[in-house]
Amino acid sequence: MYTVYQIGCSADLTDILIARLADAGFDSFLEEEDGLLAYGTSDRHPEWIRVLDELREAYTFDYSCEVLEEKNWNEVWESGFSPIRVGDRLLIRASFHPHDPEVRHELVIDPRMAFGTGHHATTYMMCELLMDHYAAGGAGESVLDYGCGTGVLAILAKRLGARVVDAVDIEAPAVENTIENAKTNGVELAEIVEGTLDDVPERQPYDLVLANINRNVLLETGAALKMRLRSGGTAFLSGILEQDEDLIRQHFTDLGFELRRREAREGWRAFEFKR
Ligand SMILES: C[S@@+](CC[C@H](N)C(=O)[O-])C[C@H]1O[C@@H](n2cnc3c(N)ncnc32)[C@H](O)[C@@H]1O
Repeated sequence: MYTVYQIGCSADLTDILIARLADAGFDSFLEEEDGLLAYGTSDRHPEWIRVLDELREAYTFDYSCEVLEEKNWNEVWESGFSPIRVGDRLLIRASFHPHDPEVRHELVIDPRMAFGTGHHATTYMMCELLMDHYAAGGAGESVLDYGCGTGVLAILAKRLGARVVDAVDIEAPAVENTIENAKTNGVELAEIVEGTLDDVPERQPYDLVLANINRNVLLETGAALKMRLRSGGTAFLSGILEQDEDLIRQHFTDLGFELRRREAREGWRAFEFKR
């Protein structure tokens, strides 16, 4: 069972609230004209209320909630999910959308309860960075998708030429969904791990780490992420709000990373760092 929290807020608040509520563990979001819907499992309802009430001390919004049968979930996302083009090279669509023969890369992602369809600015920028990286002949034999959600980035990396791709997510529904989406797209991921970075089996350091997570996880695990990346390897980071940009940039620079590229979209940021 899920509880859906209908949040009425101004458009400039939605990204901030999504970031803060995602940090707190809410499962998914749908943006609406006059605010957003936030979904959290009903067994944590008192916690969600506490989080929302704390946020209301800092931001102006109102909310109401209703319990949603888990079986209704698919109807919710199917009604809100249209195919998305990332530049002119990539189309991300669900299995119930028609195939587009015109586009160079097509991914089929049925997101269920996981994050990552390309609609969100962070996923969009990560896809662009990935495509540019491989198009420019960047090293990307071995890849880790850290915070894989639907697995969209792991699947895209594999499609673009990566040989070994591992994926990890702390949420069980994301891991299940990554397995499902990899199968749908006919790609084989090496390890799909439920847990944190510490749970990813040690192997040769990766050429490329993709981390579209959030500010706190990036700050807490930046040093560990560095250990998983080979010297000269590339890290793409996102899940970073515009107001956290300097903090993240400074943190990774202090860890010895070199900033190579910065992307901005709809109040969100993505970075390419070289180790
Ligand atoms: C913003 S979504 C990104 C999903 C997908 N990679 C994309 O680019 O659209 C972040 C994902 O990170 C996961 N996550 C959050 N904290 C994590 C942690 N400490 N370790 C692993 N995964 C984590 C969340 O469950 C969520 O699926």
